[in-house]
Amino acid sequence: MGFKGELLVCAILECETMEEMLSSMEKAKEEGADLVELCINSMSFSHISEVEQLLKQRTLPAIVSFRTFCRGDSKKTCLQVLQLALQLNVEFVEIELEVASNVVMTELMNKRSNSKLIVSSYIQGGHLSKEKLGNLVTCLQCTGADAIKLVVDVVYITDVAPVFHMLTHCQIPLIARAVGDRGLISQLLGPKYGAFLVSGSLGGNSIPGLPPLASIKQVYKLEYMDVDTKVFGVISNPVGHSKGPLLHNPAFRHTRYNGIYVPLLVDNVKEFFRVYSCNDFAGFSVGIPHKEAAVECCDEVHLLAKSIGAVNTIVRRPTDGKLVGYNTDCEACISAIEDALRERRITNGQASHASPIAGKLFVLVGAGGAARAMAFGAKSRGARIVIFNRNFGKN
Ligand SMILES: O=C1C[C@@](O)(C(=O)O)C[C@@H](O)[C@@H]1O
Repeated sequence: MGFKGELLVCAILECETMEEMLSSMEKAKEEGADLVELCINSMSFSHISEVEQLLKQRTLPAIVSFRTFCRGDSKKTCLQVLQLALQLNVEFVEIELEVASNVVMTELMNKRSNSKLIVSSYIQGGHLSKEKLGNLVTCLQCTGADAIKLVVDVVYITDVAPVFHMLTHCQIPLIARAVGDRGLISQLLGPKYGAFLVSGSLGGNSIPGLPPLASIKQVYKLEYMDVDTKVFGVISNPVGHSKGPLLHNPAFRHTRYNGIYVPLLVDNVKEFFRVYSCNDFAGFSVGIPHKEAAVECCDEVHLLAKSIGAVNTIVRRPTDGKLVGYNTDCEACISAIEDALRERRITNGQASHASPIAGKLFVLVGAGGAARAMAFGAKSRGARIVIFNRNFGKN
């Protein structure tokens, strides 16, 4: 198992017992993982022989990792585990940068046979500049590792951009992961920037920032992604509820369009568009609570959206990169209500071409961007409108 060719999908396994590790490995296999990361630091074992048994019984290629900060007994046990993994020729052995400089480990690294060595660094604390990350990557590369790994704790989705930059520019294979919900795109878009491996979580075992294995394989089909893949997504907060990825990704494939549609957990829309400004970020749906703020981010706004004061769709015009905002909520919602009323023959006694909403009392619960679109549409059809909202100010 190497670094070239097909994208590798890795299931991260953090289990307490050997039995759980082995059964999770089987599940990972069923869900389509190519390999597993066995986080040995998550296990409680009384003797190293238990780890030996696990490694010998593995049914998928593995990365053996042991994070020292997680455990008090750490450094000594860590060295024991990693030495063992190297002796047993486990496919990949991951060593933290601080441990890699340990004399014993350096000797072992030099004597390694079939295992590939990954030297890793875990970085806490949000925004990291390209320069800082670049220096760290240089340190990691200097260890003589076969591959390096960066796990970065991000605060905002915009903090993932330097990670993409590293993926593009790193000279040896790089595994990169941004931790937390706002880091999810590091895995979903990683292959566009050259990632050879993406990580996922097992079904029913969600880890923030990791896509479920099943969605990597069935929804996003990351194995088809390349440098030309256009990025689309739903900008929202929260975003996990959106059905957008389930709808758009199959449609892209059906029409043989090289695109991906991802959830974008955004805190500040303006900042998002400032950072992800290249033409490859081609189009966006806009959800709660950003529909009104997003108007200000557009270079041009369609007349209807301007009148409503909210956009739910933004297209980046390929010819000049300008952002053009639209509102499809208004017509979509109003015409769906009209269709339903007509189907049930609920009319207002007027001519059949008149809207069945005309003259009716239209009750809106909420006064956000989507509600604005519906109020506008209902009013334009001649309805009377009542708005219920938590505060009066927005009505
Ligand atoms: O309101 C919605 C739903 C949505 O935000 C979503 O969550 O997928 C996408 C928007 O375009 C649409 O207007």
